[in-house]
Amino acid sequence: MKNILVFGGVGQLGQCIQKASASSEQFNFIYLDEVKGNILDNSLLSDLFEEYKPVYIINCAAYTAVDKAEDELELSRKINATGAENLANLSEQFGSTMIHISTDFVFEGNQTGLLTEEDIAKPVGVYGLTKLEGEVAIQKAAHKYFILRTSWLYSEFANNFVKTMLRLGADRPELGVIVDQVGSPTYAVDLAKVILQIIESGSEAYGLYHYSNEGVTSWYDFASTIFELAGLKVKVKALKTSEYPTKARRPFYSVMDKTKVKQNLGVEVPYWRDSLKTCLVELGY
Ligand SMILES: NC(=O)C1=CN([C@@H]2O[C@H](COP(=O)(O)OP(=O)(O)OC[C@H]3O[C@@H](n4cnc5c(N)ncnc54)[C@H](OP(=O)(O)O)[C@@H]3O)[C@@H](O)[C@H]2O)C=CC1
Ligand SMILES: Cc1cn([C@H]2C[C@H](O)[C@@H](COP(=O)(O)OP(=O)(O)O[C@H]3O[C@@H](C)C(=O)[C@@H](O)[C@H]3O)O2)c(=O)[nH]c1=O
Repeated sequence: MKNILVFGGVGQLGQCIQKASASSEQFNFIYLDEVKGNILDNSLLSDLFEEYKPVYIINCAAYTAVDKAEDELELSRKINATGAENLANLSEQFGSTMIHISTDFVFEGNQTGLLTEEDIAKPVGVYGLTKLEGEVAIQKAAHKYFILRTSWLYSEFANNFVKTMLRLGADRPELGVIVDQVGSPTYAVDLAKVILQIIESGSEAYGLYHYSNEGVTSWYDFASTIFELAGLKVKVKALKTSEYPTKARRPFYSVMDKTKVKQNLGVEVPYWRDSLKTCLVELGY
């Protein structure tokens, strides 16, 4: 069987890929945690590539703590940029195709209109900056890569906004949530299916792609919809960004155009509310 190495294999997206690939008979997925697949350890990585000769590698490993990153530029850069570069170098050397995940937070977020892959990225925080550096490093080092920019990932696994809202909502009758940051939520299981589709199709349409769920919302509307669909009576108060101070700045607007992924890779994109319903069922609501 052909081998696929999944770095960050026990994080949120890694677990979603485990779920989506459970019935795959064509490929042998090897899910690596931070120790067995430390993307900063080049000698360990070389041994893994040597042993498994992977046809694909999927990089879900990342530094994703957006606020904390503001105080940890170096570590964030190491994981999001140098780690990605290490994997790209080895992929090029071993002829593997690299699938890498990036973020809507590479955008400044001051324009409206759908953001395409050609639009200039200009991050407003350390997390977005180091993720962009990772993209650039991959594009320089490798030929066979798919970089999928996605946004507002959530699922039944690990930590994410949906689970945070359900946890906070269980204890509090009212929550304040930002209304002037607009984007598209993405069910990470949907993204995992897209990754599998790319692999199973054997597509060679390498490059940078945008993928999120369909539709547009604010964090406030997202939170309100989570409570509505979960059948929970929690009052959500709309806050301006200035009323909910955070260490990191976040883009005000980061809705991405998905035309390229639909046209080149034949991907179908579920509406965010439908996918949210699916996730809530998985969570027992
Ligand atoms: N979550 C989101 O809302 C979004 C995420 N993305 C991107 O999607 C990808 C997947 O995100 P998600 O699954 O949610 O993130 P998680 O934080 O859940 O998973 C990231 C994983 O990477 C691991 N990791 C950290 N450092 C290393 C290292 N040096 N070597 C190997 N593994 C390491 C983490 O381990 P540990 O937890 O032990 O540190 C964690 O298990 C990331 O690239 C992220 O930037 C894009 C848009 C939105
Ligand atoms: C918990 C909470 C958050 N917020 C706001 C803060 C922030 O602007 C927004 C989302 O907060 P979170 O900290 O949960 O999400 P955050 O970590 O900012 O989410 C981002 O993560 C990275 C990894 C990405 O790549 C992005 O696409 C995006 O998903 O909601 C509230 O207004 N009220 C609340 O009670």
